[in-house]
Amino acid sequence: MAGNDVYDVIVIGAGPAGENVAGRTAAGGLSTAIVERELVGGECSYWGCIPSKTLIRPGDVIAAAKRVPGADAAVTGPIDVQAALARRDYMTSSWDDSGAVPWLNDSGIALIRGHARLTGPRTLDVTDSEGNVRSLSATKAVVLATGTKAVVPPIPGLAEANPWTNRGVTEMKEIPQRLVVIGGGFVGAEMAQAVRRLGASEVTVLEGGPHLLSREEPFAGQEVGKAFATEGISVRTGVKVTAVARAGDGSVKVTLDGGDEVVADEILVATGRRPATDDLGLDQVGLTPGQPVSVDDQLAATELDEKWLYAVGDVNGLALLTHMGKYQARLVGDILLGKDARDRSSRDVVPRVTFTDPQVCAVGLTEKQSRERGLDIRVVSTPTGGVAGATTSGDGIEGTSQIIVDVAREVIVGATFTGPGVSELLHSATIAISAQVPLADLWHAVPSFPTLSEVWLRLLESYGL
Ligand SMILES: Cc1cc2nc3c(=O)[nH]c(=O)nc-3n(C[C@H](O)[C@H](O)[C@H](O)COP(=O)(O)OP(=O)(O)OC[C@H]3O[C@@H](n4cnc5c(N)ncnc54)[C@H](O)[C@@H]3O)c2cc1C
Ligand SMILES: NC(=O)c1ccc[n+]([C@@H]2O[C@H](COP(=O)([O-])OP(=O)(O)OC[C@H]3O[C@@H](n4cnc5c(N)ncnc54)[C@H](O)[C@@H]3O)[C@@H](O)[C@H]2O)c1
Repeated sequence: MAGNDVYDVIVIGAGPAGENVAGRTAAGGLSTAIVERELVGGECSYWGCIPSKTLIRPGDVIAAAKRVPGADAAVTGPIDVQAALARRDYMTSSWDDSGAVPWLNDSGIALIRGHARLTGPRTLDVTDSEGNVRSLSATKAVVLATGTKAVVPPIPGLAEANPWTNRGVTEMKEIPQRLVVIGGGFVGAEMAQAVRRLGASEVTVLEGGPHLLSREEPFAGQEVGKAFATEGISVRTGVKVTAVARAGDGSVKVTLDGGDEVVADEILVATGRRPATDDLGLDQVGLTPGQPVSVDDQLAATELDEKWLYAVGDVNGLALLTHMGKYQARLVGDILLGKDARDRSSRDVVPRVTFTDPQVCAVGLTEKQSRERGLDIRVVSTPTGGVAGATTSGDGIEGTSQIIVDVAREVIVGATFTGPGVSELLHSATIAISAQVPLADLWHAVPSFPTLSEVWLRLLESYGL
């Protein structure tokens, strides 16, 4: 029987993943506590998805209007930056989580504020901001949902230059005139364009790999790079940053291998994430601190013999996206309520949207990943701008729609759509891949005219249907 400090389920981390586990187990009748050391809502709500998408939106709307003859004439001035930042403040509740707490109370979930560390199987200590320690134990399970932190690579002078990570850029109070971004992945690409469109005069992205968005199809990063060039964002690929220094006047100088220098007012480091497991007591239960917690298809820690420790969301390193963490959370909730649920999507059917303009939306395997698995594939593509739905949306809509077909089974294993406003197309591909819908059946799913979804028709025709 659960007493005050004994619960059926204890969740560590109240980001989107943790909240969803707790919501499901509490709704199913298990006594549930959630431990949070910062803000209920996690990185996504305050320094990730929500503020970044809010900061991207004004520039996106203006760009969309400028593509439409007639509407473009109504765009007569710059973005009201203060209003855009105020909207960001509203969307993050000015980094105050008091609006998020009532839901926990109403759901019967105990919120325990403080930093949690495992002390042994099913037990943990929580240290609050005043140093008080409270010991808790779980009868059924502990679920880790502690997320990730930004990586700051060991480049000489970088840490001392007090760079922005995702936190600094999403919290910015004014737009820097000159921004240099290290890393051209999801965060770097999205925020470089947002800052440029909000009024920065010089934005430079320094990417170590051969193109932007290295996790996606090469054409996607190349198309975003081309669009960036036309709107005055400088992208340098294949570069190595050797030193960073902040001068007395506040400016930052970045030195590249070969001697080139970039000078800016702010520097954003967007070179990936590391799991928040370094100070979580993993060593107390036989796991390695600082590493992602490896999990099986029921999200249970693979290195433990007994199933009592689960890991959902970014912390398990499978798919660093809010919707995937929430999916895993629902599965764990069901498993703890006695159902035989299994994760079918976190490895091979992960939908992802980069909210640049053009957007890059992808699900499943890339061509390279498919070939590495030895699949016999056909890659079929069509211009996103080639359908009537694109033309009626505006002028100059470009991009690529691509599917990867497993020839033996005639099902799709990967899809990528690039172009302005294509994000809502993605779920159709997610359904096709997740449900393994044969192409012959997809042929009978008729896309409406004139919508962008007609790229599906072109793709299937190109395949030979
Ligand atoms: C700039 C940016 C933009 C993004 N945009 C998108 C997007 O558009 N779409 C998308 O799907 N994903 C996006 N992401 C990724 C998304 O933010 C993460 O996938 C998501 O936040 C992961 O959720 P989580 O619950 O696993 O972890 P988090 O959101 O990181 O939450 C973990 C929580 O655990 C708490 N915690 C950690 N350790 C402890 C401890 N020891 N004790 C107590 N509490 C602890 C933390 O304080 C935190 O509140 C973005 C990320 C960034 C950085
Ligand atoms: N729209 C979205 O859904 C969204 C948006 C932002 C972040 N996220 C999530 O957050 C995660 C982290 O994003 P991220 O952009 O930090 O990581 P990322 O892994 O997407 O990109 C990091 C980039 O930095 C480059 N890089 C690494 N070290 C470098 C160095 N020293 N110099 C130059 N380049 C270097 C890498 O080659 C890579 O292209 C993503 O994997 C994604 O899951 C999602």
